[in-house]
Amino acid sequence: MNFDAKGTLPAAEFPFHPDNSPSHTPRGEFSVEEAIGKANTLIEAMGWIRRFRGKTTVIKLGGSLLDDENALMHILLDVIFMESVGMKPVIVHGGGKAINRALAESGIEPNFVRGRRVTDAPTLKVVEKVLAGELNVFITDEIERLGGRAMNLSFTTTNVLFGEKLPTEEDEDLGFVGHVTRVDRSVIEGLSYTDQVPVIPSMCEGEDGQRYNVNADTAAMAVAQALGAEKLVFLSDVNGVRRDKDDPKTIIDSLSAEEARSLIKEGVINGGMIPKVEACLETLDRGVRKVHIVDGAVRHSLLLEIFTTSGVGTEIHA
Ligand SMILES: Nc1ncnc2c1ncn2[C@@H]1O[C@H](COP(=O)(O)OP(=O)(O)O)[C@@H](O)[C@H]1O
Ligand SMILES: CC(=O)N[C@@H](CCC(=O)OP(=O)(O)O)C(=O)O
Repeated sequence: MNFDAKGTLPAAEFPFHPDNSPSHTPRGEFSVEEAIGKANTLIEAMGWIRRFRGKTTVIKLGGSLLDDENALMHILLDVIFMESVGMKPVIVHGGGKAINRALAESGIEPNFVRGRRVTDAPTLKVVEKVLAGELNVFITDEIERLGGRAMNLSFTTTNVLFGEKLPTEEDEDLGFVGHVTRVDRSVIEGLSYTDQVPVIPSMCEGEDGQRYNVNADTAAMAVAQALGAEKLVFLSDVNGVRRDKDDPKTIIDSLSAEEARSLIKEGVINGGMIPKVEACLETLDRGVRKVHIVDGAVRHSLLLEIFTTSGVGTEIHA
């Protein structure tokens, strides 16, 4: 693969054909040491691959990341790699920033309460167009363009998330904001027989057909719980939970559930980080083994998360 200085992969290049691999160079034109180094890396990865082969990892793609084409491409290459070696990646995505832009075009002011968007009927229309329509198809097409296989699971194809209006305090009405109460496991799991990565937008449908806007972190949590996932990884635009949200150096590597709760109370964790951390806490309560918040803009952060002992970003534990 020929990445340029910015790490961009030319679109015309099909990455997984062996002819495009540097190791395909005729004998005498490549360094044997370099090739041995690469073979060693593959052998090192074998233990990790065996450990996670056949196991599900739910990957939540945040809207900030979806805005960064280059970072997204590298993440999707990692996802394709995972699927190729027998792991079962499942993508759940948000798209908060794209929704904000689309709302601005329609002259609608975004309004959030503790990290969740207040969603009236016109807002819901825009949310559905952006999440279940444009972004869901875009991510699926990108995976296919990069040589992988994927299936978009939304209202226009097969919806797999069912739910109801999110219960809130009496004085607080978020409108058409929902939470997931049932996940159609069989459709998601069935895709692994055709080597397709499921791509799921953060919306759900009620029993009466009403559609709801679901915070993507909580949607990913519901999917991870329903599938009994080994791992849930939140890919965001920050390197993890920070003591000072504007200073990357203050990242907290490991956070207990109790500490996380008090950081929310103190206001150290705020905005979009609240639903993320709340989703982590609830996920741990329901038996998913590991939850990580990771910077999706760091090249291969997803693979680093899986193939290193300490992982990257912030790990939240019980
Ligand atoms: N303590 C904190 N550490 C890191 N980020 C924080 C913290 N508190 C609030 N944030 C904010 O949370 C944001 C991530 O949430 P969000 O914007 O919803 O991301 P995504 O679109 O990936 O879900 C960060 O960009 C940051 O501004
Ligand atoms: C209810 C609610 O807040 N829904 C979110 C859904 C998208 C999302 O969560 O996107 P990110 O992952 O980019 O934050 C919203 O409307 O923005």
